[in-house]
Amino acid sequence: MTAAILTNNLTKQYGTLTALGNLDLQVRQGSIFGLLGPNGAGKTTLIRILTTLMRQSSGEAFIEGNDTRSRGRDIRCLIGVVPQENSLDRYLTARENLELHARLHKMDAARYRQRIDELMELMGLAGRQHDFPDTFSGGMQRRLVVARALVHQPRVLFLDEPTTGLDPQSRRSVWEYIRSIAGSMTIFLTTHYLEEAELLCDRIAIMDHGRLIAQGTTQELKARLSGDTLYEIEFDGETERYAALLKNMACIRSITVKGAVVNVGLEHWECLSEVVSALNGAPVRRISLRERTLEEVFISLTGAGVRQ
Ligand SMILES: Nc1ncnc2c1ncn2[C@@H]1O[C@H](COP(=O)(O)OP(=O)(O)OP(=O)(O)O)[C@@H](O)[C@H]1O
Repeated sequence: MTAAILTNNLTKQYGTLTALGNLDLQVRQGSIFGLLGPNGAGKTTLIRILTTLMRQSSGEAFIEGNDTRSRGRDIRCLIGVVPQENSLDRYLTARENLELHARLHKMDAARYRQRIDELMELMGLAGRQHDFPDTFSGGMQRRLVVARALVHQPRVLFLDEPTTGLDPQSRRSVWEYIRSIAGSMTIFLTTHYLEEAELLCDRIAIMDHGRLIAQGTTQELKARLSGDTLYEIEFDGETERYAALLKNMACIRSITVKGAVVNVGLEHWECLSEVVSALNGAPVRRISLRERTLEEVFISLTGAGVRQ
């Protein structure tokens, strides 16, 4: 099957700055792919090349098998783009914004009218379709931009930081709508929000300084961290004494103590039975598995935090 997005050795130089360096990427059709990276990692540069707004310095990129250098027109019919800025026409109503987009894509009126009705319904905007975008909340404007990008039924949808600047509630509603359209097309999104990537994406790539430093499913990325199996043990007293005992065990890779809670990183989950035996008779209130967060993976791979 042709990949929805494929890049080989994709490189972009701005003068002496390498914004993208030999990037190899493959995105499966019908999947939701998330590209994560700190500010300046090269995410927007990559989207601009993939959406034919900019040329690479070297290497190749294909959208559904079409070369970005020679098949720009075909690619622009195949894709929908939600840029970082909303870019709505404030002098047109919500519906007129979508109609203008449909006409630019040369859709016939009967087809686009029905399509716009469906999208307005899907994005929860049907009751406000004759209002101007300036009267909408940030979340509604964002949903309108997503609806506009979907009018011509693209096969690949690019979302550049779809929820940046939105309050938590609007962010959740945008996520819901993204999830409701998933499956019928390929979605490529960039984000600073680890939670967003974790919640929406089938696969995630982490990028820094123009290079991919890891990619896989959320679970695969989490498993890349050493000392993968983390347990939280809460004591009802004598915490220090038992922490010292655990510290000397060979199967324990890491140990941190915070109040009555001891976090232990095990060589392997099977070591848990050894730990339980060692704690025989100890005042243990609870032992629970603590999953690594994607944020910990991100920080360990990039050495940086992310703007939340
Ligand atoms: N037109 C340009 N001319 C020169 N340098 C540029 C240009 N556009 C981007 N850069 C630089 O290229 C690097 C990658 O920028 P890019 O905007 O692609 O990153 P990003 O990951 O999208 O960042 P953000 O999350 O802040 O949007 C940065 O160092 C940036 O300063």
